[in-house]
Amino acid sequence: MTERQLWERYQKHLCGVESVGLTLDVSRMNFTDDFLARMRGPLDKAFDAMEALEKGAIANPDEKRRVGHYWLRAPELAPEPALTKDIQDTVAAINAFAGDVHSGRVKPPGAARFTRVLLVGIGGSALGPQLVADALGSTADKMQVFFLDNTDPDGMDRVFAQLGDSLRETLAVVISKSGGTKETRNGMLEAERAWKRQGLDFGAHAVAVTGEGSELDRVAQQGKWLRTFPMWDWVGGRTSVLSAVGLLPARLQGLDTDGMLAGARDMDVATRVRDGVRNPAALLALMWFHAGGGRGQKDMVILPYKDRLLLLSKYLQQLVMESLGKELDVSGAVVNQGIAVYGNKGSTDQHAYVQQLREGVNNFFATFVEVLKDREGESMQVEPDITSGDYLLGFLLGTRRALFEKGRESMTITVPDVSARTLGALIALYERAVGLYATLVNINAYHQPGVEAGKKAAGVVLELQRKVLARLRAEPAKAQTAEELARAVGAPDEVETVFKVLEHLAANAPAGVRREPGTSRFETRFRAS
Ligand SMILES: O=P(O)(O)OC[C@H]1O[C@](O)(CO)[C@@H](O)[C@@H]1O
Repeated sequence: MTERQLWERYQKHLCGVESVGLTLDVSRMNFTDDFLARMRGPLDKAFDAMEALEKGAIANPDEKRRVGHYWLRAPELAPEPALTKDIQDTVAAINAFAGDVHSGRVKPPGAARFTRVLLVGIGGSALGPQLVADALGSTADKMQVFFLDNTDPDGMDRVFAQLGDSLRETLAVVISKSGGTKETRNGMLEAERAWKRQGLDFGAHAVAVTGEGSELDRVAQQGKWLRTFPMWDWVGGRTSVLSAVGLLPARLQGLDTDGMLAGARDMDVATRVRDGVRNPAALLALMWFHAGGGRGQKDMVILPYKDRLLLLSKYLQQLVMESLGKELDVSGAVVNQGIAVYGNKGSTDQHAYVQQLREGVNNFFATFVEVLKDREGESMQVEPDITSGDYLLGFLLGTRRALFEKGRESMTITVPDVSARTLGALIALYERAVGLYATLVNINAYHQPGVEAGKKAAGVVLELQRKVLARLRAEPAKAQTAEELARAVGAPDEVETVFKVLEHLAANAPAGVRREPGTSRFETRFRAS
């Protein structure tokens, strides 16, 4: 295609959402008009399913749950007045609580006010808040937010080191919808110990965001925590950033949570339009279907040319892959669906993997995110009439062209800035696109059975560890190999896991396990020390 022909294609297919100033350019995706025509029927079905979902249908059949994240920014759409009230009351409670924290009306026992937040959560209970905090944060924020989002002791120590002796003015926000996620439970216990070590009462410095009656809810009640905020079963973890999960930490940080809700609300209006080319979420879903043949045959590379959107790909990895990466479709057929997501930011990534994108295996489609506003205030000229921001755009367009010349497809989302409204709109755009695409490929986007398998397997490993430790302590003078110990605990076939557990225990002195070299690595003997 000539540049002139591409300009025509660009104009023909550019999809815009005036209310948030967003456009979606799919001109570098090599779909045909015939494809759009062929998809009209399946897309209508997706629109029907989405309308039923928003009206309160059981759209998550495997867990027999409604799917209500759209109601979070349009409470009047909730199917019952009580839900509308719950949503509105929770937003009001969040805003009031954050105001009380900022004013010092809610304060820690040992300081004039809370100045920091330590968020403890994982997956959707951390990724959304992390994206929001990073994208919208600035030195002007009312509170600094830190995250424990993994059960990595060293990772926690790094955060505690950053917090230092400011725990007395730090508010812990523990987030877990289920209230039982072990990584979050571990982070909470480690945080509690850190506060106790400084002679501080953890409960007087803690709030919870969790499901009513959950284990975490019980812990918060028993520990007389400051507050709990609700998570409802009709909001999935990966679509919870506009519930208390994301709104509470963002409001405490001092961010424009109303703007996020408004941007999402406006995008939702645009993505209800039953038109595959004028509805940006429908167009995205169609492009994903086209690129990967409805089978996820091409990876989704997320390339925002904006530092503030660095975490967008991490956020979308969960939203897209935990929603679409499913073994079975809704009929029970094995489909092994999904779309892999990766990327960081441009132009940085041009110096990392864009080489492969241009010349290597053509197993992807790129999504550029272009932000028109370069910065607050003036830019210097790095060359006559050229600024750093001009270079950023130049590299985006240059990379887009370099890929297209080699038959590599891309889309470009253009937004005016990285504001709360824009971020809310982007989040809503992808939530809707995932939901529409899921119907196109006939899967339930709203459960995550595969994660349970990993959690169960982890439980087996820890149970083995308990048995092995008991055995070693029962015979402290005896040094035994992994084989011997696996047999002794009645799990001879689990010898590899026993070996891995022993290696880890021996590497961490406090566990009280010592290794004695054997004739080979696998003949190493272990004993209680
Ligand atoms: O908020 P919870 O219940 O601790 O779950 C954390 C995350 O774990 C998952 O349940 C599984 O990965 C996610 O869907 C969720 O966001």
